[in-house]
Amino acid sequence: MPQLTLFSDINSKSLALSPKKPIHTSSASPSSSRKAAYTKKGDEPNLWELHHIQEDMAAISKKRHSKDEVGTPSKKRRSENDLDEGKDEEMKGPPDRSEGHDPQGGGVAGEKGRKEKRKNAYEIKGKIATAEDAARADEDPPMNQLERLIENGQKDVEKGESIVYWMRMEDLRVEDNSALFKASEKAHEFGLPLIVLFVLSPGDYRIHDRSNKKIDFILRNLRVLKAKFNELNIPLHITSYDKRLQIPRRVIKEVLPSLGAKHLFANIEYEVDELRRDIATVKLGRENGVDVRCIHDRLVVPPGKIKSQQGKPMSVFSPWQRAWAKLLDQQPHYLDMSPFPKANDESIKSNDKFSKIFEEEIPDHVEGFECPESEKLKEIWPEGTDKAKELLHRFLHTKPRQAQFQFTSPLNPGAEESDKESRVAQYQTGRNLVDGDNSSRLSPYLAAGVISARMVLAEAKKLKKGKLESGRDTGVGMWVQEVSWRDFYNHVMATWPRVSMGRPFLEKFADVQWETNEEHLQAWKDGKTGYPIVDAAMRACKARGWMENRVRMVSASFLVKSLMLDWRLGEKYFMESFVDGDLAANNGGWQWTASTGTDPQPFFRIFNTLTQSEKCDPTGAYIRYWVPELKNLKGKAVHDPFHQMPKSDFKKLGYPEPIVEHKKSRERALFRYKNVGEKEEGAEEN
Ligand SMILES: Cc1cc2nc3c(=O)[nH]c(=O)nc-3n(C[C@H](O)[C@H](O)[C@H](O)COP(=O)(O)OP(=O)(O)OC[C@H]3O[C@@H](n4cnc5c(N)ncnc54)[C@H](O)[C@@H]3O)c2cc1C
Repeated sequence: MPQLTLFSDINSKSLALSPKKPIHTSSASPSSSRKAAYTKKGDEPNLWELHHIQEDMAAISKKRHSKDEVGTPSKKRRSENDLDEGKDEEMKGPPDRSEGHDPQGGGVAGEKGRKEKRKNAYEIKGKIATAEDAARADEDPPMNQLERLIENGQKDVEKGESIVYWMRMEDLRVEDNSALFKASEKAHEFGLPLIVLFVLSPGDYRIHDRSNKKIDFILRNLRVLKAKFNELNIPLHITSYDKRLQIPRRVIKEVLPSLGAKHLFANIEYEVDELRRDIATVKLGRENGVDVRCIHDRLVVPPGKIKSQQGKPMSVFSPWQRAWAKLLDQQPHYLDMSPFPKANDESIKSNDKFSKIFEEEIPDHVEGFECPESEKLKEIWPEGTDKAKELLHRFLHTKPRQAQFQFTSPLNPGAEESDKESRVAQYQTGRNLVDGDNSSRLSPYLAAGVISARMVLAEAKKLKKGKLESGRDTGVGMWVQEVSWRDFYNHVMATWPRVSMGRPFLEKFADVQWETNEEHLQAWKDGKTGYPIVDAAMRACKARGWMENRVRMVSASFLVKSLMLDWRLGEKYFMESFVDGDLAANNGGWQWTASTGTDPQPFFRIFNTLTQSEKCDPTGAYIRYWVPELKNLKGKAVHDPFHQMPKSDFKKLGYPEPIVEHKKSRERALFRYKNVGEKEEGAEEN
């Protein structure tokens, strides 16, 4: 199969991808690198520099045009877009994460001068916005800006020659896909062909820490989609732009003209950068006579719909979840699914302009994201909506089995049908056990939109005679509640964009003093901490790109509260590793663990790693599988070999001693959270 670099736009020149650039370090302060980002030609600024630029551009633009942000295209808005033109000029040249990523070096990061001494903060440098920028984004979230912008749509747009649906990496399905259906309706109304566009962007994947496993999963799903669309005579056009900031311009000014399209439909993604991309796309569309429709689809209830009685956004899960369930009860239309898109007329396959798109192939890999384990991963994460539906069926209608570790297919034969004793029926207890096959394993599919949350809830409803149960009393209710966490964290991200800007939700914890022990960070990543449950989870993560929820919490808590390492290092590593990497859920999970998020639970409730281990892996099967050094141990020793075995026997295992002591590290965490900005007496300065 061809490599990605062979792909080009119809009627436009081929756009080769550049490989990952060599990595450098820099000790520039955020403000100096920010200035550099304005002036440096040839480098793409890193994530937060971009936010600064975009926000500063917006501020400049606001000053110039204090009103009429959204009105009909005018000279004013044209000049706003002129700024975009200038910005793109700045972005020419290969991408460079030089200040953002150096796995070996001693790059520095910091919100304030003294933090520049941190050693391992190199990994997240450039990803932490200033408190001021985060506050500014929270004041008028990009989600609200986009909604204001698209309120009235674009009038008097030419019909064009085709209608385009821009598929994103979060909506990889044909069924129940709002933007796809609306695009199909428009195509039918106008008697035009529908084209599906997918834009690959390695530059975007690098900046957003996408894992090679996730990109591989996306490509595998695109292959299935290509075949499905072909059956509907709908061509799937894949194109690739390394420079993510140029994507709106390329789509509006190059791809759409090459397809003769004046109407573009897309589902909204709620991350800050993606919302800003869509804002730019809508604005450019208006400048260029293109009607861009951005549609809520990803969640069951779109962000912002659920408010407190005082009309304020809610940040605590339990009351929010009750309101979510009530809303669905009262307004079940939120659960309605979009109809299947209509097929194009067969004549498209002989149309000069569009027929060749059918011949395009999906690339094997994206450069820089090669995935040597692809074949094995295919076993555990089979691609396509049909497979996701089978997984869902298994979860809802078959009994739990012994854990399906590593590369065993979750769909292999042998699952016994039973509604009464199904995995979902036993989910209340099962969800916390990692030594069995208990949860749905649907997260990669939900994260990439291979199946929609509405589709899974529709099946859950069938189990309860059409009623959506949601609450802690039954397995199904509990599971529906878990699915609602997905909505919740997206709602949090869209309402308080600070969380996707590297800032804590609770700003008061911004200055908690972190350790900078690089060996500890590496030991955690490698699964060599001497805490078997953490090591098992981290090794599973490396192999499968996935962990059960309980061990995500345990290993995350260990990094933050036991090793006292910055939660953002863990957040980044999980994103780089997971096949289901999802900013909202991942950030939500990390901030929950770090006590910096929306959770009202106080910081002093700290997981005891060993107790957690005994509870979530009572048989020890999980640890014995993933930590083969311990495969012959029984009883408590498998959870805590160092303390439960004679020292001489322990030494023979070839397994590391615990790298921290629980009691001491707990005290350290309590001190640092209680006294933000300070370190306990005798602690080393960073
Ligand atoms: C530190 C940390 C990081 C996480 N990172 C991610 C991530 O990158 N991507 C991701 O999809 N989930 C993430 N989660 C949430 C959760 O762990 C996974 O969704 C779940 O383990 C996936 O397994 P499953 O599909 O079998 O889930 P099930 O238990 O079967 O739940 C069904 C679905 O509900 C959703 N869901 C369940 N729990 C949560 C939750 N706490 N937050 C948001 N959605 C939830 C998921 O879409 C999941 O597939 C993270 C949790 C923590 C604590």
